[in-house]
Amino acid sequence: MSPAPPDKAFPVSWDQFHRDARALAWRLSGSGPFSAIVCITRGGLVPAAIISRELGIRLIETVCIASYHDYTTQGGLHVLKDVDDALAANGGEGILVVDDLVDTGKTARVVRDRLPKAHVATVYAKPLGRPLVDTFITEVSQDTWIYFPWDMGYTFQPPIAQGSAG
Ligand SMILES: O=P(O)(O)OC[C@H]1O[C@H](OP(=O)(O)OP(=O)(O)O)[C@H](O)[C@@H]1O
Ligand SMILES: Nc1nc2[nH]cnc2c(=O)[nH]1
Ligand SMILES: [Mg+2]
Repeated sequence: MSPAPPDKAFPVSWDQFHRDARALAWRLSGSGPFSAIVCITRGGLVPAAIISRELGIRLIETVCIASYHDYTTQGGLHVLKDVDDALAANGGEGILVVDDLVDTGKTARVVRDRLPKAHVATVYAKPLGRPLVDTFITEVSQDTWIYFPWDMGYTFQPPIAQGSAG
């Protein structure tokens, strides 16, 4: 049986995610310039598209990492596809690494080891992973699970008075 998911839920709508990713782009516009984005799939694909548009960065590379299975359970980290060697030259200087969030920091650590001079940015951060990112927008507590719009659908909500969970 999977362990219980974190206590608190932080659901994010498409509108809110777009606003937060754009705010991240604003903040990043004071750093750089960046020659390319390396996005950590899959979660980094959406913020990378928004940041790419805002900052005019058209060279996008992926590093494909999977670690969470059954949603809230982290297993071993699998690098399914590494960064192109040419982009990793010079330790990734001038490269912007983008992901949706940092939680324990294990995913970001793998990419930092590969690109030690890159600038790492996430939209959301939890305390354990925060030291691994250079720029983020919103911090949530470690016992919060962030629900992204691409993982959700519209469902009926029972009234609070009938005991719906927050
Ligand atoms: O800081 P950590 O504890 O390592 O967790 C953060 C990572 O977990 C999620 O990815 P996941 O492995 O679930 O894959 P996905 O992006 O394909 O959904 C998220 O998108 C981050 O990449
Ligand atoms: N969607 C989602 N994926 C994660 N991976 C690690 N932490 C989280 C989280 O809070 N939400
Ligand atoms: Mg991910």
